[in-house]
Amino acid sequence: MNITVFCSAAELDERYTAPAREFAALLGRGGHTMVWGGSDVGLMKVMADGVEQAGGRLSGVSVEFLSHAARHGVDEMIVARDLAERKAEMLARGDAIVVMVGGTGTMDEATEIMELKKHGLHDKPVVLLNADGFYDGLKIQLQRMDKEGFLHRPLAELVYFAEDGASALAYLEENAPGR
Ligand SMILES: CC(C)=CCNc1ncnc2c1ncn2[C@@H]1O[C@H](COP(=O)(O)O)[C@@H](O)[C@H]1O
Repeated sequence: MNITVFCSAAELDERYTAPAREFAALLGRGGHTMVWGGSDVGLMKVMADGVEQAGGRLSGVSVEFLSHAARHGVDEMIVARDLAERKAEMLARGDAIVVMVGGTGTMDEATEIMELKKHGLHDKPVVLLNADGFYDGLKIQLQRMDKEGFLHRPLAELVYFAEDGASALAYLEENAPGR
């Protein structure tokens, strides 16, 4: 399966790198391809190292203004013109989407993926991998949107909150179409 992963470009501590290494190993051992932002920094690098070491494939989607930081020696690397084109490419190339811990870049990607799903413009499974409870606050906010009628589709159809990599992958394997 091609699994698109959005995650932080920052250098993070063990609370976040350990779950990332665990998830990356599961992806690699499962023979999956990780589609990711292509940079060799921060959690993106932790994920790429882990997937590669465990025998998975890497498909990067970099962007012109960050292409100097792109990882070398991967199975595939394309360079999008801008962030909008890159998000569209990353969505198109994945059978399923995983959002890991991240900052504003990851938040931008996560909300666009959910918004497109809300409008029926894709129907790929989306998982928020809630390492160390990082997304507990977002979950509360989204549950309020759901309960008060803001979402137009049940929250459970838009995103699945996984507490660890194993349950994230199990959900994707059950729900990704046409693998
Ligand atoms: C040192 C250097 C030039 C780093 C390169 N930095 C980046 N490289 C690739 N994608 C990025 C970078 N910064 C943000 N992004 C995009 O935004 C997300 C991460 O942003 P953030 O760290 O969560 O807010 C990633 O999923 C990625 O798609």
